[in-house]
Amino acid sequence: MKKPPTQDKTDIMSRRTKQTYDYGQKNLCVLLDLDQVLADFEGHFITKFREKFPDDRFVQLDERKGFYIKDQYEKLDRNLGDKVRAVYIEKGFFLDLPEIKGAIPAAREMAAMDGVDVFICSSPLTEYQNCLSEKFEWVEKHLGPEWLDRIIIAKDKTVINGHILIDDRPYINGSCKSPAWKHIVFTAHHNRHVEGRQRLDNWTDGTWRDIIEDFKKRI
Ligand SMILES: Nc1ccn([C@H]2C[C@H](O)[C@@H](COP(=O)(O)O)O2)c(=O)n1
Ligand SMILES: [Mg+2]
Repeated sequence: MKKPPTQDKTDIMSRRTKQTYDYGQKNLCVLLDLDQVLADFEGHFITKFREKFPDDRFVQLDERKGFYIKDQYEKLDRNLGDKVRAVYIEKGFFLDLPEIKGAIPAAREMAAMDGVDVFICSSPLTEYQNCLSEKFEWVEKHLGPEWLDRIIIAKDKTVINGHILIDDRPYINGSCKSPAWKHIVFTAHHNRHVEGRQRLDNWTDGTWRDIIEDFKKRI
């Protein structure tokens, strides 16, 4: 009789082998940020902020400037900072983030490309209590359990190894002054004023494939 498939140690090992962590083989290692690259942090924030504080002023997406939403709201009204924080530390906020259009099929296709390894590289809030577990749940829900092995949580992304980091945060600083990766800025309202950077504007027009193919030739 045929044995039913099992999720034993052998399965996990073969999955790992397929991912080829041996960079001697020169696989391109792509780090994908989560918030505002795969998951719509900014759009969901406005929805939730307006639900929770309908009488307060808010910043329209096309008026967003600067990475931290909190900083911009505090400039509008110094009492808004705590309200901003209250929105994204609430249970369920990170789990309910909608997908950025086209991100999930693109991530899957990228991970299936020959000679490409894809990891998700995300910074947690210091108030990690909901955020941290919900990032894992989000990845499992949208990409599947096999992607849980590909999550890298790092407050300091400069110490992470990889060839490309696709990230909406325009300036990524940390203890390593020359990170291994080349930063591709994923376009978001808050970073569109930043000039002179290699960008990926969306996941839908197929340009991500050109970037990946180009980097594959360079490594
Ligand atoms: N406008 C923003 C964007 C992000 N954050 C926080 C919330 C996230 O957990 C973290 C994500 O950073 P990433 O890995 O996407 O660079 O940063 C925020 O507070 N305000
Ligand atoms: Mg981000």
